[in-house]
Formats: sequence, C-alpha cells, structure tokens
Amino acid sequence: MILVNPHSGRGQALQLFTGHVQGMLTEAAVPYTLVITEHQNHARELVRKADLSQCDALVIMSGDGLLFEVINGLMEREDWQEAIQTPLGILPGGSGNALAASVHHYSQSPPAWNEELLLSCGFMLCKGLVGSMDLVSIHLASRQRLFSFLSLAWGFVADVDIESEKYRHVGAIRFLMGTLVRLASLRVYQGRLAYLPVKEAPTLPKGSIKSNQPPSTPHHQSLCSSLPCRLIPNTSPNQNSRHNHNSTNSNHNTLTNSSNNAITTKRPETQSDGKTRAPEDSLLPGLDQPIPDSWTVVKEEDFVLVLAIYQSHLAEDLWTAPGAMADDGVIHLFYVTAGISRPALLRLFLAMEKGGHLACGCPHLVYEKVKALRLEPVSPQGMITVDGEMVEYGPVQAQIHPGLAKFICG
Ligand SMILES: Nc1ncnc2c1ncn2[C@@H]1O[C@H](COP(=O)(O)OP(=O)(O)OP(=O)(O)O)[C@@H](O)[C@H]1O
Repeated sequence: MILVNPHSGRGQALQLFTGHVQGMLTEAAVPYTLVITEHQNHARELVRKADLSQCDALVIMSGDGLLFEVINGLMEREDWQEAIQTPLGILPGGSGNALAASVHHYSQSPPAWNEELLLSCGFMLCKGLVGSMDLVSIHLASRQRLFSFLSLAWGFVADVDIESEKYRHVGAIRFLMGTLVRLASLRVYQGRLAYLPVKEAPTLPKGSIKSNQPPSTPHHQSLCSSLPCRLIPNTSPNQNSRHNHNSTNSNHNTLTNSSNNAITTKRPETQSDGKTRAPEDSLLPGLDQPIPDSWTVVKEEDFVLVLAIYQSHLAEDLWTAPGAMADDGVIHLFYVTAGISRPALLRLFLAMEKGGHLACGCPHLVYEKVKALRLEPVSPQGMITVDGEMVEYGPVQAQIHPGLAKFICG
C-alpha cells in the first residue's frame, strides 16, 4: 500500500510519484494500492484498521510526518506486535525527508537530493530488501505515549523545524532559511537533562526480557546485522512471514542497575488474550519519579538545543549522527550549551552537511550515546518536536526499542 500526501513538500508528491516511481514499479512487476491522504491523521486511522495481511509493505510518499502517523497507527493496534513487523518504505515527497536520506546513506551510495534521492528510494522499493529499525518510545506529561523513528528535539532545532514550515514551498532549503532567521534571535532555554549512557545500560537478568533485536556495537555494525536482510516475501497474503516474529518484552519484574539497586518495573499491560498492549519501557521510571542512580545528570541547565536522533540524517543535507545505523540500538544525544556564539552555531550546522560538526572542536557541543533520557524544560515557553511534529511542551522522557520496526532498505 502506497500512501501519498498530495500536500507534502511543494505540493507535488503525486506528480513525483507518477513521474518517477510508477514506471519503476510497473517495470519491476510490483503490484500496489495507491491511497491519497485526504486530511491529517487519515493515514493513522487507515493503518489502525487495515487488514495488513493484504499488504507486504506500507510505503509513504511524503515527508517524515506521514510516517510518524503510520507508525503510531500501527502501534495503537491490538495486534501491534505483528502490525509493526510490516515493512515500511519511504519515498521522499516532503520538505523534510530525513528517513529517506538516512536509508539512502545506509545503502552506502553517494549523497543524493531531490529527484535523485527519490529514484534511489524507488529502486530500493523495487528490490524489496528489508532490515530492522529502532523505534523510541516517548512519554509526555499528559501520559500520552508516542513512538518515534527519527528524533526528539527541544530548543533551536525544534524552533527551526516548526517556524520554517511556512517556507515549505521552497523545499528542503526551508531549514537553512529557518536557521538564519532563528540565529538572528538566538534563545537560551532553561531545563534539566538526564540520560542513561549506553555503557551504563543495566544488564538484564537472563531470560527476563526478550527484545526483538539485542543492541550490538555501534559503528562496527552493518545495516541489517541483527536481522539478515530479506526480500519482501512474494507469497499470498496469508503466508506472510510477518507472523513468524518474536514477541518483545515478556513479563518481568525487576532490572538491576549498575549500582545493583533494583529498579522495580511494571508488568506490561496485558489484553484478555494475554498479549502485551505495547512494549514495556523497562528503563524508565514514572515521569513523576526520581531518575535512577545509574543515570547521568547534565550539570548545565542553560541550553541552546537538545536533540536526540536515532537515524543518521536530520534532513536531506544534515548528516547529524555520522555513526548512526538504523538498528544500532542507540539514541544519539546532542546538546549545545549556552554561551555559543552565533557564528559558531552557524558553523556547526554548515559542517553538519558533511557530518563534520563533531570535529569542529566546539566546547559547547556535547555528544553522548544513550539508551534513555529525560528532559524537563524550566523555561515556560518553547517547542518540543517528535519526528518534526510539535508535541505538548513539558517534561518528556524516552527509551530506545532496538529493531522494533522493519523498513525497506538498500
Ligand atoms: N491531504 C492532507 N491534507 C492536509 N494534511 C495532510 C494531508 N495528508 C497528510 N496530511 C498531514 O500533513 C502533515 C505533514 O506531512 P509530512 O510531514 O509528511 O509532509 P511535509 O510537511 O511536506 O514534510 P515535512 O514535515 O517533513 O517537511 C502530516 O501531519 C499529515 O498528517
């Protein structure tokens, strides 16, 4: 099933699909159903109710916002464990095509933009290789829980993303325009940040939690290292191999943290048939509870930006997390502390095009690999985004779920 948002990007997604991708799919003899989204949350409602046994993959031709809807629609289903195994494909049609750029990058192809990126993603779709992708579970103060495939942002990055939406008609360059505008009125945000570093992640008691894909060493990992790439099965719908996956997070009671304190965790909510309702966030205490001893609390409380990203690219031309892979089981946490000058911040974003920002030697930029984090804004006003979509402003915490989703890769 291919979902096209006709208003995404410059409003040309449908024309781009018919002009560039349709012919490729026909030549490759890939049958598909085309759905044109009619309103916000249309895709979310559709996948929540769809008979997924009838499709081998769900493909989004839009920006990252539509994929965010689709993933959350799948995770809201009673059969989420099976539903989230449906391979997800991305065809860049928006102004922010971060996942498309990341997927293209993981295929070790030279950088591509615009139509070239679309052709690359169309080609991957025709080949139908499937790999694993991490998702991040995000908790908001209102107790809402979201699933994110790309990023959680506060401060400068979130402001630029939302404020530049009015320049959507110019395409990906909207981020550069937004950056320049925001630089002119650079703000500092007060808040508290804490995280569970990768090295401190608790060793789980044997047999206590079974996750789909155990995290493996970042940087040295091939794209599909935790699950061999496979082709989308060319089977009748009912023989779909999605039914053969492992379930995540079986019942357990306690985890041991690095200082041997027991963190009591809730049993996952169960349905009447005994299935879990959603993966348990075993690393996260309640948002109203203190953080565990094994977490690191950032001393600074004045930030220009906080960005948690779990794919390599934040936009087509922003290679933000150079070491990131789709299923590395890591949240790549960046923050910039107050005191950075406007030129230095601009230099960081310009260097990011080639992934060179970490080599800038900027003392205000910090990069950590984490499993979970909590952010508590103190500034009364600001914006928080999840996958580029604005969410409620307030305390938020997040945990990685390695390899929870499947995606079409190169
Ligand atoms: N027919 C439609 N009319 C209005 N909004 C829609 C429609 N279809 C989808 N949407 C909404 O548009 C929002 C933005 O879509 P998306 O992010 O995919 O494209 P984009 O805004 O061009 O790209 P980006 O946000 O990455 O720059 C999504 O929240 C989606 O729900």
